[in-house]
Amino acid sequence: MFLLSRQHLLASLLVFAVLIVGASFVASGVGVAAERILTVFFISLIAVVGMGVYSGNSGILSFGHLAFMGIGAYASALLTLPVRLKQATLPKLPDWLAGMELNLLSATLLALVLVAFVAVVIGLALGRLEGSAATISTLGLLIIVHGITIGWRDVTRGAQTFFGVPRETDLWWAAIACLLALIAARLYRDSVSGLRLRAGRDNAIAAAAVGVNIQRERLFAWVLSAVLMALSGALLAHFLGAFSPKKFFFTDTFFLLSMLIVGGMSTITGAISGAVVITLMTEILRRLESGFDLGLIEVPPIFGTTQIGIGLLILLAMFRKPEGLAGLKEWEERLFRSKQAEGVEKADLAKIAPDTKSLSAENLVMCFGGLVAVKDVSLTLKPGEILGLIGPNGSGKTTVMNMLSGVLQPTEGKVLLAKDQLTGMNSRQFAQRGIARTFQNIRLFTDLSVYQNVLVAALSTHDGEGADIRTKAALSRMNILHLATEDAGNLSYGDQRRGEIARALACQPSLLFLDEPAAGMNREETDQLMEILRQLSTDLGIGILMVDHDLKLINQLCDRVIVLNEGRLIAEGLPDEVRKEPAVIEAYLGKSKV
Ligand SMILES: Nc1ncnc2c1ncn2[C@@H]1O[C@H](COP(=O)(O)OP(=O)(O)OP(=O)(O)O)[C@@H](O)[C@H]1O
Repeated sequence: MFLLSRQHLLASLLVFAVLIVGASFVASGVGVAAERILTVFFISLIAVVGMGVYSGNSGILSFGHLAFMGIGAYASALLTLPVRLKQATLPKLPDWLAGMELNLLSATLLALVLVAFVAVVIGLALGRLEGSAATISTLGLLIIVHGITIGWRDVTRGAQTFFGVPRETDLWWAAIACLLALIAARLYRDSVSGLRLRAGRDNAIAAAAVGVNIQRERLFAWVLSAVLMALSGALLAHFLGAFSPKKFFFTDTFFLLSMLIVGGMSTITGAISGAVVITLMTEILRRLESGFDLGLIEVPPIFGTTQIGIGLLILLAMFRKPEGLAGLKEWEERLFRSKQAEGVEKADLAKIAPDTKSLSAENLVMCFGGLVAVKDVSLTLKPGEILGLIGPNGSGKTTVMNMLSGVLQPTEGKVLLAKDQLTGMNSRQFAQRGIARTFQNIRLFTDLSVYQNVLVAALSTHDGEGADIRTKAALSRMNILHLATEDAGNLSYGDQRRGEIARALACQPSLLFLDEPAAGMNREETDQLMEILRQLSTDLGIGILMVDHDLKLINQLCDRVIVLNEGRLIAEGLPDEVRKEPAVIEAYLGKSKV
């Protein structure tokens, strides 16, 4: 499912087509050299866009994508190489491969299928890793595939040049493939999967807590990006006619990554800008590399001028524009405001069914190394009830909430929804079962709009049914529908807190956990929030568990309160009763009165 508005889609497709077709006509009019440069540019752009599909959307930089390009090149070349040449140069090829001689299109398609398969296998393992561990693993992939290519001499000719590949890639083949790659990458970026992955890039914990399966989305992007790399590799092999394993190793990884970094990883606009800048710079520096005459001074040849120049450009980009030339938005997103958030439906979130189950926790214990942060805490929360969880700083409130929402696995004890065991499940599974939450340290997806923040949650729960309506209803409930098109990272503190609650509400939860929802709000904002929360409970029947230090809020809003001190539950009951308990006065406020 694609979330791109028709206006954005048409604008981007039109510009891709005009740029590619226009440049191809100009280059073919200028001469063979220009045609060659543009063909290589298109092939490189497919690879840059391919890398961007994974790295840009997931936030995990990959050094290994050239491996897929290499596999695509060798696989397609082996399928198109003339049979007689295979017999002469690769006599030990298996019979079925030795006798096969396909055209470029069929060979490329088969190479893409092979690479997709390899990418699934590798991606399943890689998906378990986060951040720099994942990045380093992709480097391992590059080195392993390079090693196999060199070692598998009977098939690849080892470190020697693999030659005789029919030179069938011309400017127009490259142009068509590039156009398809750009369209695929643009559609992916604003697909349901792309949006979920970008949410996970901004904040993986929050994405999981609204039902996003980040590993699955990463795998999908990984495979799509590998297929685009293979397409680039197949075209390159049939453009060059001869190549060796080093074509798919560090040097080209550096060039392609520099395009992505300089242009900006997150957008197709960035991939195109980076590819244009680095290609132009390479062409200029290559001419200067062999030395030049400045009239009075003769500059001698300086080996490595191109790499040094590009390295400097990367440094400059990191200092001046760390998000790349294009930034975080596509050009058409900057130009035309999204209309997705318009057209408010007269709809509200559905009322919780009367037979909705209660959540109970039995004898929860949480140890962090030697520290026992929570000791034997039991509690229940019913739909329609507002339960306050209070206690001094460090008493274990957030830790309890983390265990009740699957963010942390208890060291001991159980979490049950009616009689169903939730212990051992992750936060995504909790969200799927109707338990949504906000965080003490706001965890919005800062690079997405407010609407997209909430939409991700709606799309990832209840099978995405009525996602748009749920999104708008949640935004209306929190009085922030007018901020829908703003970037979430630009909101005021209070609006960010409301945005987080709206995102949790879009999951259509039966139970809602709020960790210090009024922190940073002034009195008036806190009172408004109190009114909204009361209505959520009475109108919709949502059960609310709330941690807060604002005792006025807790006393006025909560039906019941439980108090923790040093990880232990020390009191439980009606707010008026609890505040009079000596243990609470002693532990929570010293000797003064609550
Ligand atoms: N991931 C962690 N690793 C180690 N210790 C932790 C971790 N999370 C919490 N703790 C410790 O557990 C104890 C309880 O922390 P927790 O954040 O649950 O308290 P809290 O009542 O929510 O505090 P506050 O009101 O300040 O938010 C504290 O001593 C804290 O330092």
